[in-house]
Amino acid sequence: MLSYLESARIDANYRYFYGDLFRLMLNAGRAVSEVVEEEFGKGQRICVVCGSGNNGGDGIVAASELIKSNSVSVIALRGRESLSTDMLKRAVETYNGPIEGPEMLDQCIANCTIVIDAILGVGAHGTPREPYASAIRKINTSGKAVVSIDVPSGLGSEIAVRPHITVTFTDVKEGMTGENSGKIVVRDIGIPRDAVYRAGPGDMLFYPYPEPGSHKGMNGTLSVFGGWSYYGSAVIAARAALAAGCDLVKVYTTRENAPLIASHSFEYMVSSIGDSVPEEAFRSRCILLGPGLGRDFDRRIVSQIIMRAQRIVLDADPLRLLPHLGDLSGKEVVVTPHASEFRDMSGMDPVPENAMEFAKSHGVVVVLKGEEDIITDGNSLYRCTGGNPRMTMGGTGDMLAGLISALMSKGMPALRASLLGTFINKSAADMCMERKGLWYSVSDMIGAVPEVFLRYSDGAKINSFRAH
Ligand SMILES: NC(=O)C1=CN([C@@H]2O[C@H](COP(=O)(O)OP(=O)(O)OC[C@H]3O[C@@H](n4cnc5c(N)ncnc54)[C@H](OP(=O)(O)O)[C@@H]3O)[C@@H](O)[C@H]2O)[C@H](O)CC1
Ligand SMILES: [K+]
Repeated sequence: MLSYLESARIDANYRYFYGDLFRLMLNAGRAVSEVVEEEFGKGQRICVVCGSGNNGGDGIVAASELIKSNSVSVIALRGRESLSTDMLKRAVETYNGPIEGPEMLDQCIANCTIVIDAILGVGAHGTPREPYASAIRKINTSGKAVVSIDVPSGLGSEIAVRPHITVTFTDVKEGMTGENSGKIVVRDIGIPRDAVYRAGPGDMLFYPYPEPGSHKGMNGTLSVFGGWSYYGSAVIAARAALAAGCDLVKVYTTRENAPLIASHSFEYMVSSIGDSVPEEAFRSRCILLGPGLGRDFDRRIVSQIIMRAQRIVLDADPLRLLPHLGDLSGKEVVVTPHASEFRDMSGMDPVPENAMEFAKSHGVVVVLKGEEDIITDGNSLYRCTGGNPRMTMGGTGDMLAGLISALMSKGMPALRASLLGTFINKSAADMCMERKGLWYSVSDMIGAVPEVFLRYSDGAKINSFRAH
């Protein structure tokens, strides 16, 4: 079962890794025409009702196949000129019949035996607006056989097509049932596994944008326990967390290192801890434990932090404690070992299958860092490619831990935060490499984080936020 957002994630990743989606649109349109002919036979009169997104494009491609053995009319509900994206223009080129405007809708529906609903797919938000709403009502009262493409248009809102058949792609979409979608036919349209199981720009879709009107602390609170031995690691993690959009970051460190860490930025807060952990630290939405802690940490305090935290990222030295802490499921835990840390904490070779086994048996998300990061929650195995050899410098792991914990502090679930965090980390490194070759620093990488967001996030979302 795919959510609309997961489906959009796969599309975005496909575009990024494999180029344009048009091949998929061709496959989607062909799949629809095959199902229509399998179900109803040839020689039908078919009315294809199209919106101006890619769902409409699938409809036009289906029309270009169906017209070979049926009588076909195509309606563009917002007029032919609305089919203006490159993908839609290419879809229109496949079809050599006329494309009518909305004024022909009534006649087209009246004359047909089958209506194909290509109005809205997984790119829809909320209740369909006009002219789609009226078209949906007309389709539903037409008495004709109705086939929806991918999802019934308007699914989940009060104005939705009620089809006899839905031809859906890759997997059933969230919310679809036999009652609201009719007979559900799932067709593979050739999406490679990698578009699903590789971190990419599609993971940006899950970034929680600040709600207009939200106030301080609603968009991330993070407690960083670190810098007890190596103060710079805590500075890097805290700065990376701020760059990823966390509202409030507080570093808990030793009395000696607190002033040093504070002197590096006025944007995070610093507190020194003694024999016990201040209660307020657990009020943060997420805890990051580990960067720069060193090997000689107080096991009692560190175990206490892990046991008390609900959402926690564990990095570096405290990872050694993990085998002694039992099952952590029930909490949201991410562990971020590199190869030798993984060996130490698990006693297993640092390979994807073992990362998966460890994640499953401990109820955690494992981010096994390397030339290719492995990300697993014990059920699914993802990888994050990209990055470059300069990432072997000290501090890139601290930065990754800061990014993942910041995303969790903003409410992202552990696995989603890990996918997006690894993608941002490697993309920041690659962006720095474009500019400075191998001679960039971790500070440069942190500086590149906002640009990574801007380059890869869904422009529409950013714009709609700006519009408020
Ligand atoms: N990988 C795949 O499975 C492929 C799927 N394909 C098909 O593409 C659609 C998704 O296409 P997309 O372009 O993202 O979105 P839609 O076609 O669903 O619609 C987007 C347009 O609709 C407008 N919109 C959104 N909500 C509403 C509403 N409530 N009322 C009216 N209009 C609405 C939206 O405009 P906005 O300005 O509001 O953003 C868009 O213009 C998928 O379902 C498949 O059918 C591809 O073929 C590729 C492979
Ligand atoms: K549809």
